[in-house]
Amino acid sequence: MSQVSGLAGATVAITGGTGSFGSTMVRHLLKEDVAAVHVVSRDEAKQDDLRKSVADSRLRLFLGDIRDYDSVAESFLGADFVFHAAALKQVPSCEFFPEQAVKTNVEGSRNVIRAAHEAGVRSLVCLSTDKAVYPVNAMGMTKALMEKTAQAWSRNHPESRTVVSTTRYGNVMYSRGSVIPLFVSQLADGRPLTLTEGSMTRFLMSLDESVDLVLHAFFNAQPGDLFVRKAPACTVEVLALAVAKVLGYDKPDIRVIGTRHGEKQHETLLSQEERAKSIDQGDYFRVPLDARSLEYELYVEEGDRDAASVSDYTSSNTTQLDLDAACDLVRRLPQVQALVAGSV
Ligand SMILES: O=c1ccn([C@@H]2O[C@H](COP(=O)(O)OP(=O)(O)O[C@H]3O[C@H](CO)[C@@H](O)[C@H](O)[C@H]3O)[C@@H](O)[C@H]2O)c(=O)[nH]1
Repeated sequence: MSQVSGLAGATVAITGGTGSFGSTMVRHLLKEDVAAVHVVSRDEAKQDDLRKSVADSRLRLFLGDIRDYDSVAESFLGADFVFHAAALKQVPSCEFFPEQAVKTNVEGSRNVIRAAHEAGVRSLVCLSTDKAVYPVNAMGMTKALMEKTAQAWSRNHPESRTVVSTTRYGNVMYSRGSVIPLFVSQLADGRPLTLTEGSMTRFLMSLDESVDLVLHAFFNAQPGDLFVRKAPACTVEVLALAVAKVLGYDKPDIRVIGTRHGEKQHETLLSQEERAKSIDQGDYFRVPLDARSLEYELYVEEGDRDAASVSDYTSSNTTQLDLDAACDLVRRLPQVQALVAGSV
């Protein structure tokens, strides 16, 4: 994590800093020589938990909501970098309350961008998801609109000193409410593993890898860039068997429950069009901003000759993990290591 040295002495603000992703970022930053980490989030109990578990005077907690511009603006005062992780991210809740997803994921993100600009922040990274590509559910649709908002803002404000970029992720292993902790608790309770559809695939990445991508974006982004981290994938059946095997269950009971409402069989990290214009940066793809202005003929009369020769970057055409490779990934998760060691 060499890039963090560039954050020495800096103040970093994190929206949604008590979530799985945000709090991992908080811990990484505090291990380095940052001057302060500002967390803005809604839940005072989670803030208190974070305060106690981190116990570091450089952590400053701001109670607020990204829907409320003033609360965001206050927490960004003095910040050099902002990581925007606050979101409504559960697929089912966004399906039932799509207007709430619009308020947080779209309008709230717009507040974050404006407040970062007003505070003179150097770099703002907005967290997005593969579900924003060809979205089929309200969570993905509103995240897609967040991306468009970030890009349009960059296009329309070349004078701003704030570089706004977006990072798009696949599934982060062991994040709160996700399938791996669910499988772990099902095994512990002696219940069958509930599989939606065994052949469904998902990109997999660890929280540490996701932090790397944010740091990469902080220091390498041009205004309006989108970054994607290359990631392997596996079927949910392989994932379930891997979790069971690593925890010592060779033949787990499995119950197939079927695809859930709003779910895709495979996820896409880059559309064909994005992939055609992406720049390969080793572990990452960088998709530069389409900086064309409102000249419609450039959109509708000039095509991209390369676009048809590449395909989407999906969880079914990336590197596929077999059971052994999936076990290796699962074994590396700190929460799984703690379980195996019997310390939880
Ligand atoms: O009982 C279950 C629950 C889930 N799954 C499957 O496991 C995979 C992962 O599911 P889950 O961990 O719930 O994640 P997703 O629904 O894919 O969504 C997560 O991953 C996204 C990135 O794709 C993030 O944006 C979301 O916030 C996050 O909830 C999916 O194929 C599910 O169908 C099962 O097989 N059995």
